[in-house]
Amino acid sequence: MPKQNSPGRLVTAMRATPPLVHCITNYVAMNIAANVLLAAGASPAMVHAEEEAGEFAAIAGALTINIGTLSASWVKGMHNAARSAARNGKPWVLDPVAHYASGFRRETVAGLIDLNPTIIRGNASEIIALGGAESRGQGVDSRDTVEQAEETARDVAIQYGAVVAVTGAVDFVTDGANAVRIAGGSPLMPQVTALGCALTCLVGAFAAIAPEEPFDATVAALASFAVAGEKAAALADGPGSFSWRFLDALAGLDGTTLDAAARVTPV
Ligand SMILES: Nc1ncnc2c1ncn2[C@@H]1O[C@H](COP(=O)(O)OP(=O)(O)OP(=O)(O)O)[C@@H](O)[C@H]1O
Ligand SMILES: Cc1ncsc1CCO
Ligand SMILES: [Mg+2]
Repeated sequence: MPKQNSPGRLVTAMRATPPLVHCITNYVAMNIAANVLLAAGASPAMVHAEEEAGEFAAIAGALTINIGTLSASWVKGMHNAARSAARNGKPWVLDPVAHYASGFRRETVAGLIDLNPTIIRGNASEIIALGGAESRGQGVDSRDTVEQAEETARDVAIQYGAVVAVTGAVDFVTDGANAVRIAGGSPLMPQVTALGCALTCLVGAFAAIAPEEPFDATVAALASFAVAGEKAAALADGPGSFSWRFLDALAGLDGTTLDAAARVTPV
């Protein structure tokens, strides 16, 4: 029997009942994110138009919003979708890509945070900047360590009543009261564009499986990436072969394997 809070039980549940995940993500990420969800056993749908995003969020198991490639019309779609998710009791995940890089991004993230994301997932520079401090992020790439972002992550979790996940060499997840670190993955992961964006969509898939357990859902997604990333890196020659090996490793992951291989440590 898996432990009550084992990440593997959520992997098993996802493969038994594939959730529909509404992803508003960027042009760079759409393909890899959809393939990541299919590999994990979920049904992705990339739907951003303001005319339909609200309606679609109501029928999905969870919503994810990523501000990577923004426009005014997309922001309206994001607001319609987040409001609809809240109205319909669906969890939603925010990925504040490079929100420190322009006024448009800063305003957009401020507006979305007011709509109460269930989970916020970002790299270290993005989470440090969410706390109001100066980050060293360069465009969409982090230039800070996860360790430097941990205290801010706790503050942000408490301030916004959300689970906060900071990703990097060793990931950190907190809801303000509890926290874990997740080891694994590979330095090849930030060499493949939009893997973080794809992870945000996978967090949404697990949140659809366990809407009452956003902390455990987030840990299950990050642990899946850590274990699949480590496995793919063992045979990869570089970012190109890592990318397809990673999809294969994710597709081959089952609950038992994840529970045996995941390195999740309470902090
Ligand atoms: N140095 C590293 N070693 C191991 N795993 C890593 C490393 N850097 C990132 N990862 C893993 O890569 C995945 C994506 O996290 P990352 O922090 O790179 O996201 P991101 O910066 O938002 O990416 P992107 O914006 O390109 O989508 C996570 O699973 C994370 O654990
Ligand atoms: C490269 C890039 N530019 C905008 S979004 C994105 C994907 C990684 O965040
Ligand atoms: Mg990112």
